[in-house]
Amino acid sequence: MPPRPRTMSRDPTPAVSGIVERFAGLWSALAGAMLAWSMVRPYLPRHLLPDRLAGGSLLRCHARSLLAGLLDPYLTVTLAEYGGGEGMRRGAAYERAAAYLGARCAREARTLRSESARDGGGRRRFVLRVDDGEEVADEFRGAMVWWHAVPAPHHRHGGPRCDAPGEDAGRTYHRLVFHQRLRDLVVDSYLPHVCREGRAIMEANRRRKLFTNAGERYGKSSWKHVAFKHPSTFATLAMDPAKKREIMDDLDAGRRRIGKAWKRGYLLYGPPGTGKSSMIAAMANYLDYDIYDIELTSVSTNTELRRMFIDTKGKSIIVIEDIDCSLDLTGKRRSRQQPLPGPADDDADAPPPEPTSIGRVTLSGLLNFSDGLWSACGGERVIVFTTNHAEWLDPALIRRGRMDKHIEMSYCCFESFRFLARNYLALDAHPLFDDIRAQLQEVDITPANVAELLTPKRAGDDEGSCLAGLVEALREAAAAAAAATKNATSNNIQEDGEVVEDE
Ligand SMILES: Nc1ncnc2c1ncn2[C@@H]1O[C@H](COP(=O)(O)OP(=O)(O)OP(=O)(O)O)[C@@H](O)[C@H]1O
Repeated sequence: MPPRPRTMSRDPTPAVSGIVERFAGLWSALAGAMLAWSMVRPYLPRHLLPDRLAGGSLLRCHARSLLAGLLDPYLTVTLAEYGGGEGMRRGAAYERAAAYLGARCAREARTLRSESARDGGGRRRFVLRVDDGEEVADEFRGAMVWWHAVPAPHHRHGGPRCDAPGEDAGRTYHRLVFHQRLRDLVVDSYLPHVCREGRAIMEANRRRKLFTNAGERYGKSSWKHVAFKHPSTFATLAMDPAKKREIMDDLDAGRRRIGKAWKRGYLLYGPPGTGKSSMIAAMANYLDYDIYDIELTSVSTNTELRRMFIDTKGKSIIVIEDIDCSLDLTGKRRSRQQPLPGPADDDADAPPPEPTSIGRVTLSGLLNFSDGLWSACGGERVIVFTTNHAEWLDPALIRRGRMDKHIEMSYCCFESFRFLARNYLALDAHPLFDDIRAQLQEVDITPANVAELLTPKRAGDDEGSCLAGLVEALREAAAAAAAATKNATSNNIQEDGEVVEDE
């Protein structure tokens, strides 16, 4: 009978006790070293010790991280909502992580928050966000990580600790937890991946906004926003097609500079109702940018103007409308409530009226705003000034380089009328067109007026009646202009019949 094979099973007790003994030895050596160090350190001259060693922190640090690594091998990265070196702005990394988590990990979370957004086609849909206190897991290249949405600790007075602008003042940070062996993967690949994906998701969910500085916070002007919805596009704007193409090409040239800061300045000038605001909306729709509409008369100092500018985000159009009403050439502001002379203003050559209220935003402050700060802020921005009186503006404000393009928005010509007739009445030709062409050569009428007249108002209004209404309005305008000329001439004839020359 073959000898019985020696059994493979061994008594585990000696192996376990060996490990325990080795650990006990390690601990006692460590404790001994720490004790010896604490006894010796006070007698060592401090200047002979490196700074960190002098404070005893190096040893403590090593001991602590060794212990921590043994007891808890997980590392934590936090992405703060505010205060990540971006002042009062929401941290970009936080926002992107929130968007990423909402899109990728929301399925796992037990409590979610919904936010409404519009997709590229303008359709409303709901975007889910991981709610405060929730923990979700994510897998990246086979490795697991965990995210925790940590709510803001509340302030003593009951409100959220941070009163920074934004709808989400309650949220403070996202905590990312992962095993220490994944450190390189997380830092070099996972976090950049989260930021990239989050940014793309934010772009797709973005609702464009119209910001205004009408409101005040703590006595300072601050941005408030509403959803930006304006139907105007380059396809609906009546103006010289070549000019339109030139503007679109100019915007495209800037937009192609992906990843680089760029800015363009546009001065839009022309009488009221010629489409300056419509042009700004068309630009915003074309570029898919937000609009910041600055009311200069609500800004009290240059410093405040600078702060407000820094608070704007990239991919935005910054607009100062009726700049001649907001800033005097000497740098003194004029109240917007103080009316300027009316359209084409009876006397277009008259000097601008005297300012009635003097503020502290100066021309030089505005010049700094319009060129000095771009490079510091980065991002893509278009700045637009509008005015009814380009001739009243300080040349320094609108010189090329500052305002790269000067665009005149003018009265309606026959081409513009045809464009509007096509858009409003779906008409390319009509027997009244010849009459209208002749009248438009004699009379100034704004595209806003023409658009209004071409809009059917009553049941039964058709193309013919709208065009007849326009012809009638043009006739009346021609008669009014003739009467005004006659009046002006007769005013210049003195009682003795002498004609007085205009100076
Ligand atoms: N060039 C245009 N093409 C198409 N529609 C126009 C044009 N100009 C004006 N309109 C129509 O007239 C309305 C008023 O025009 P808009 O507010 O753009 O003029 P504006 O020059 O900005 O006037 P203001 O100087 O008073 O602000 C627009 O909503 C639009 O419907």
